[in-house]
Amino acid sequence: MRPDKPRDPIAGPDDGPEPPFPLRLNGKVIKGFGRGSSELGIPTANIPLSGLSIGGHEDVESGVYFGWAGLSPSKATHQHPPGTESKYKHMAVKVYETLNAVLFGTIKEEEQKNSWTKDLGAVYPMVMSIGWNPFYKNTVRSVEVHIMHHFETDFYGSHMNLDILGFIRPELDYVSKESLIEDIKTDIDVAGRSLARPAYAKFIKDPYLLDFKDKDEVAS
Ligand SMILES: Cc1cc2nc3c(=O)[nH]c(=O)nc-3n(C[C@H](O)[C@H](O)[C@H](O)COP(=O)(O)O)c2cc1C
Ligand SMILES: Nc1ncnc2c1ncn2[C@@H]1O[C@H](COP(=O)(O)OP(=O)(O)O)[C@@H](O)[C@H]1O
Ligand SMILES: [Mg+2]
Repeated sequence: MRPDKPRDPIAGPDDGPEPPFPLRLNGKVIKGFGRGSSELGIPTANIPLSGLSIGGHEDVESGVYFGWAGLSPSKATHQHPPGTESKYKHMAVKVYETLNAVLFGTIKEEEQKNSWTKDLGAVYPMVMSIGWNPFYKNTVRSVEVHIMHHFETDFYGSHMNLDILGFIRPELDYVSKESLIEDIKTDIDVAGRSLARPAYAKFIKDPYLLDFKDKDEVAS
């Protein structure tokens, strides 16, 4: 159960990710148990557990992590660029203000929009869970990514590349669904603040995130 004390507002050292981070992981978005959107109101894009073994990360600790997600062009390019029309707008605006300063300098808004979406896919802030979902007592371990952006459609079959930059907390059981939801919302806030720091924001430019070559699962 959740310890009865306030949560840390930010995760990881300010001067950047410490080993084993950044941790790279990728895979095709597959179906889960269908609970994320319908029961929790927080969709999670699930990828196969084999994503962990491909990266040699089978032993990665279960828990909640934050970082950046690159989504293959199939559906991602049809969406608004990050920071617009998002229900996380307050958080996204904060993240992207910092990113503008760090990455784009004086670049104009229109140029920036193109640089996000082009034919390349797009990169988004994310918070994710790796583990057994103790609240639901799953018998399989899952890897699930909540992208901090509002999408009009789902994107099953897209390929997702992840740069995991830090650990937020262990997975917990909860007394109610509401308390699980509340903690995930706090995770989203913690992830936004954590990623807005320059030493974490700069990973948005990691070419790995938009490298979908040889990913035969990429949806057309
Ligand atoms: C940021 C984040 C934190 C989570 N933390 C927990 C947790 O502490 N305990 C738990 O049982 N499930 C946790 N979950 C997993 C949810 O229970 C899971 O996303 C939900 O069951 C949806 O599963 P589905 O994709 O199979 O539909 C977390 C999910 C996210 C995105
Ligand atoms: N912001 C988002 N983050 C993650 N997935 C999203 C988001 N918006 C829409 N989706 C879609 O919703 C699906 C996840 O919903 P969810 O209810 O968790 O179902 P499942 O159990 O099949 O994973 C993802 O696979 C993706 O296609
Ligand atoms: Mg899911």
